Amino acid sequence: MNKNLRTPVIAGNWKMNKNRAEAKALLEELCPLVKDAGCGVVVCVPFTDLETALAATAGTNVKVGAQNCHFETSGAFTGEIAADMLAEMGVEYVVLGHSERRQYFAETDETVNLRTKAALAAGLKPIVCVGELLAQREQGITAEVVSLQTKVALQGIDAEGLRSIIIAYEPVWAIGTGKTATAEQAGEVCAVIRATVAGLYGEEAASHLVVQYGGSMNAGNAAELLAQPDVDGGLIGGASLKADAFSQIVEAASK
Ligand SMILES: O=C[C@H](O)COP(=O)(O)O
Repeated sequence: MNKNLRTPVIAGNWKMNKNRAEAKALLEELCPLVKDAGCGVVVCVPFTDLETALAATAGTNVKVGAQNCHFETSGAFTGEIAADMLAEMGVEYVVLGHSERRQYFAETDETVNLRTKAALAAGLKPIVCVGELLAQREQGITAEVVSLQTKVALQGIDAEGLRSIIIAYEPVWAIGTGKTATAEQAGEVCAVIRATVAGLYGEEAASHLVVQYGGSMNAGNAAELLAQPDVDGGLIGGASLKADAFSQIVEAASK
């Protein structure tokens, strides 16, 4: 499918890093470096940094995202944040279903689906993460796992909702390990995701879907990964914590 139909998006996932002063300093260094980016640029920061990030990126092309939201709009859910609360602040994106949330906080395909629907209802743009475990890759069931995660995440979401969604393919074995999927492996699974979405919504809708790769993407390997026909950007962990490394990935996606 024609890659030119899609504008790549490079999103940094800071995970549980950076206090407010550090966030401000990083964004003040980053924003000028990426001001002419030919791709979308997003930083997904800890909840406590959202206000700082919104202020530091105001008037720039850098968009702000959160790293999760709850699926209810309010109520007795101690420690949780509702999608509306994020939207009301001016947050635009939200990472959902990250493998660290699935692994350490018992999130499931079903709750990822609920969170995705809640995010859309609040007007947020979800970055929905899918990806196989190492054991699943070794068993040869990567395509089935990723396709199932994608289908469940999108259940009950119409074509209009899909237009606001990014799907990030993150092989769990490549996250924070320094082990990157080869460009071919990344391209192959991103193509599976697009084919799954085409099966649900049709080829036209799938041809506009942004599918990111995430997992040890860095300034050195970004260009090769992003050259794959079905890889439309990246969800960057470690390399998003340094302005120069992150801006080099943005530059690779802008070509
Ligand atoms: O959300 C980002 C991914 O988990 C990738 O993290 P990483 O770039 O540190 O491997």
